[in-house]
Amino acid sequence: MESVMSVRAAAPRVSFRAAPSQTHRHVPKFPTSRCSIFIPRAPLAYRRGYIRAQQSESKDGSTTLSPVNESEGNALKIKEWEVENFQDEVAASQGIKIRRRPPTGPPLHYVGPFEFRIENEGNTPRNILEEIIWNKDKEVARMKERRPVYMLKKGLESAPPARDFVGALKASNLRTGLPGLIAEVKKASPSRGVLRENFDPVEIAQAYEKGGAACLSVLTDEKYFQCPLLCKEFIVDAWQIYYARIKGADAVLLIAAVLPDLDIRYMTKICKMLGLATLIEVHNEREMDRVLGIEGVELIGINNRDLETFEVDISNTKKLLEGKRGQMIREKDIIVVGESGLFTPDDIAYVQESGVRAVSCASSLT
Ligand SMILES: O=P(O)(O)OC[C@@H](O)[C@@H](O)c1c[nH]c2ccccc12
Repeated sequence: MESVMSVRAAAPRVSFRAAPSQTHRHVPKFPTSRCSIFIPRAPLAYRRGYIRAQQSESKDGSTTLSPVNESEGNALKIKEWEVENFQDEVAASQGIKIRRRPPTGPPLHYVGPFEFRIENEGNTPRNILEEIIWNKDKEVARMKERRPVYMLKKGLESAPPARDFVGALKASNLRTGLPGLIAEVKKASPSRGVLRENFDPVEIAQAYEKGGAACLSVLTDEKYFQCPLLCKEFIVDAWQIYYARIKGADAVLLIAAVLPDLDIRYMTKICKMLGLATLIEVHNEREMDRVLGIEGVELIGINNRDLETFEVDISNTKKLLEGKRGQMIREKDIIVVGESGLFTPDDIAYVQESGVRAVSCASSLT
């Protein structure tokens, strides 16, 4: 693997396979005054992987690389930086405040407009969600280097077949007249710390199942159970979707506060191809409207917890299901999942009256 990455000529091919989310996409031309050149994401993925491969190799000192000459390296870094600026602008135009990675500031030899050269502030995450996403970006980059997507694809055949996540929720809702329960196996949370000492995920999952959960959700992977399984992760890259599938997930979570529309569209397509359901999570009107504008959405989660501030307010579910939005959801037969902060039967009744047909609970079950 390392040696493959180090062969310069092979780099484009390697990273094309490693980063499908950033290759086969159509990126619309976006009007921007700050970025004069338009560079699609595919070359970025290639450059990222390529530059990273070189750096890690040289640290090991184990392999000799054909070095990129300095000016070529600088040009790549400058383009990469420009594309990152551009991507942040696209996201910001959709109301997304979360930046995918820390702003790096212009590279040393950058000779562009002055405002770019002084713009290197904000290198600390602005909130907990941003911090999580920045860490996730690094973690996924490391994992992708070890196991690029083409390797994961080989594992797809031996993965247990995907179960019908949406179907299980609908069936449970019909059978009981109550929202279908997605019971979440969660050891700890950033807001509440460790929820359960002596954490045995398998035992907990089996207890949830016996207790009548329609589906399970896990904040880790590698678990196989009877109920359809939601992989609750901070997904920033399609690589994670393949990984979740080969580990036995039947559904994945996509967070609208993190992912621009194009990513959601693209990742939803990959999920369909792999037989995975997508639970698309929103927490305000703007995100809900974006998601309602995306074709083929079956499952929307309304998070009552603002992931940027941790504030929980279950009236959020009601607010987002009122009026036209609720009507559209009913017309499209979208299943809405009420997420977070649901503790009492009254809480469940309240969100059910607001229109949810499923709920996701962790804290109240532990
Ligand atoms: O522990 P609670 O309040 O019952 O919440 C469960 C679940 O909704 C929450 O864990 C969650 C909702 N959206 C997320 C996104 C990522 C991680 C976790 C979550």
